[in-house]
Amino acid sequence: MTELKDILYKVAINAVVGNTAMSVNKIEFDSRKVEQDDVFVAIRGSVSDGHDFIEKAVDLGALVVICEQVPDIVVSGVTYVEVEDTQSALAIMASNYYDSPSGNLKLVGVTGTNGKTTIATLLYQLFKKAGFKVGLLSTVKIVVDTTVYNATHTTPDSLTINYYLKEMNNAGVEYCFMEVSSHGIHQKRTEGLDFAGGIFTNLSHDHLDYHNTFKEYRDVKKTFFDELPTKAFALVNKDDKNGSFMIQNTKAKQHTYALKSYADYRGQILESSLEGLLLKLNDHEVWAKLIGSFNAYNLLAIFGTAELLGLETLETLQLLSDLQSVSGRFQYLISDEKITAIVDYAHTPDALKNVLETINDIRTNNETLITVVGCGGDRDKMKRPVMGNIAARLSNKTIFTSDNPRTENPDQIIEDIEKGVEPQDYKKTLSITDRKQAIKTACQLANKDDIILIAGKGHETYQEINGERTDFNDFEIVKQELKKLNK
Ligand SMILES: CC(=O)N[C@H]1[C@@H](OP(=O)(O)OP(=O)(O)OC[C@H]2O[C@@H](n3ccc(=O)[nH]c3=O)[C@H](O)[C@@H]2O)O[C@H](CO)[C@@H](O)[C@@H]1O[C@H](C)C(=O)N[C@@H](C)C(=O)N[C@H](CCC(=O)O)C(=O)O
Ligand SMILES: Nc1ncnc2c1ncn2[C@@H]1O[C@H](COP(=O)(O)OP(=O)(O)OP(=O)(O)O)[C@@H](O)[C@H]1O
Ligand SMILES: N[C@H](CCC[C@H](N)C(=O)O)C(=O)O
Ligand SMILES: [Mg+2]
Repeated sequence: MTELKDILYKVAINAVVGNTAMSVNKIEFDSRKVEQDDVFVAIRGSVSDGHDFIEKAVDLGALVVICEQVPDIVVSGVTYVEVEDTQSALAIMASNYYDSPSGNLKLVGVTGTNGKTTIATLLYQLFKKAGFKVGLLSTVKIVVDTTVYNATHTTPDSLTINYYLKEMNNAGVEYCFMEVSSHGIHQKRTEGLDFAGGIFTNLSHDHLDYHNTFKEYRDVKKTFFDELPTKAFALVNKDDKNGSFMIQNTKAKQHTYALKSYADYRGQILESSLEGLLLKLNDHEVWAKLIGSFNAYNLLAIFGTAELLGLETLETLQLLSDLQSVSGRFQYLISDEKITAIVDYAHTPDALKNVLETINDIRTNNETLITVVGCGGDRDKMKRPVMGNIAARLSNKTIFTSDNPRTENPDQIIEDIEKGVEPQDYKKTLSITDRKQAIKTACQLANKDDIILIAGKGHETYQEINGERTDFNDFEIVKQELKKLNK
C-alpha cells in the first residue's frame, strides 16, 4: 500500500472532494482493470472518455478518482481529485508511485520520424559492449539489462514506462535508451521523466491521421525538447530543416550533428557498399557494418551521444565498428543464387525513398530491383499514393500488396497506392493482395544477383486483417520461398 499524498506530490490539483490521508493499492487508467483500493485516473481518449467509466471503477473498488471534472453524484468514502489534465497527472503519479525511477539512471530519449528504433537499439548495444548494465524501451522490445519483454507501443503509457524503469533500478541499470513517439509526447506519456538527454533524428510526413497538420506534428515533437531540464543535452540533426527549430526554446545544452553542414559532430561518407560504411566522424575514420547513408546519420547521433555521456572517443569508435544491424531494419540475406533479399521497416514515404535510394546507390551491376510494399489500414491515407509513386519510380519491378489492412478493405488500400504511380512506371507494377503470394512472386521473378526489397513490416511477426492477427514474418517467408525455388 502507498500513501495517496505521496502519489499526488507535484500534481497540480484544482479541487478535492473527500479525504486524502489514506493508503491506496495501485493506479489504473482503465476501469476494467480496477481492483479494491485502487486509484482510477479518468482520461479523455480518442475513442472514449474515461469519465464515463468512473462509476464502474468505483463499483470495482476504486478508493480514489482522478478526473478533470468531479461527477455530479459522488460516492461517500471515495475521494475525487480534480486536476487540469489527467494525462499529465497520471505521468507524475506513475513516477511518484515507482519512486521516481528515471532519476536513478541516465535516461536518453530519441525522437523524430525515422531512426528512433535504430539509434536506441544501437546505443543499447554499444553501452552493453562497453560493460554497462543497460535498458531499452523500443518499438521492437523492452529490455531490462538482459531480460527481454514484449513491446506493445513505441512509447508505452506512463505507468508502463515507470514500471520498467523501476525494474531497471532494481537490476542496477545505469543507462536507459528510449524511443519517444509523437503520440507519446502528445499523450504526456513521458511527462515528469528526468531525461539526461534527447536526440532528434529527422521530421517527415507521418501520422497526419493523428496530428491534423504537419505543423501540429512538428510542434508536438518540439515540446519534448522544451521540457528537457538544464542539465540535459539536446542533440539534433542539423541537416534536417527542423533540427534547429526543435531546440529553439530548450533549456538543455545544445549540440548538433550533420553530414552536410558544420556541426559539433561531423560525418562524411567515404565508402558505401552492401558490406557497410566507411565513415569519417570528426577526425576519425571508422568502418561500420551498417548499410546506407541514413545509417551514417544514425551512427553520428550514436557517436555524439556516447561522447556526451562520457565514453572515451577511441573506445566509442571501436564499439561502433562492431554494431550489428537491428532486426527488420535493412536486415538481409544472400541466397545460393546470389539473390539479395532485404527486409526493412520503411513504412513512410521518406523511409521508403531512403531505402530505395540507398540500394540504388550501392548496387553495382545491372541487377533488377524488385520491391514488395503495402500501406497499413486505419492509418494515414495520404501517404499511400506517395509511397506507390516512390516504389514504382525507384524500382525495376514493384509488387503492391497488403500491410496490416486492419479494418479496411485491402484491395481499396492497394488502389489508393496505385493512384500515385506515374503512367510511364505503370508497366513495372503488379498488385497481389496476399502478401505471401506477393513475396513468392518476387522470388520467382528474381534471377541471379537481383535484389528483392520487402518493405513496411520489418520485425513484425503478424499480419492484421479484420482485427485478427495471424503469424507472418517477411524475413522467414522470403528465406523459405527462395529455398523452395532452389534459388
Ligand atoms: C490513438 C492512441 O494513441 N490511442 C492510445 C490511447 O488510447 P485512446 O485514446 O484510444 O483511449 P480510449 O479507448 O479512447 O479510452 C480513453 C480512456 O478510457 C479508458 N477506458 C476505456 C474503456 C473502458 O471500458 N474503461 C476505461 O476506463 C481507457 O483505458 C482510456 O484511459 O491511450 C492508450 C493508453 O495509453 C493507448 O494504448 C492507445 O494506443 C493505441 C492502442 C495505439 O494504437 N496507439 C498507436 C497509434 C501509438 O501510440 N503509436 C505510437 C508510435 C507511432 C509511431 O511512431 O510509429 C507509439 O508510441 O506506440
Ligand atoms: N536516420 C534515418 N533517416 C531516414 N530513414 C531512416 C533512418 N534510420 C532508419 N531509417 C529508415 O526508416 C525505417 C524505420 O527506422 P526505425 O525503425 O529506426 O525508425 P523509428 O523512428 O523507430 O520508426 P517508428 O516510429 O515506426 O518506430 C528503417 O526501416 C529505415 O528504412
Ligand atoms: N507504429 C506504426 C507502424 C506501422 C507499420 C506498418 N507495418 C503498419 O502496420 O501500418 C503504426 O502503428 O502506425
Ligand atoms: Mg520505432
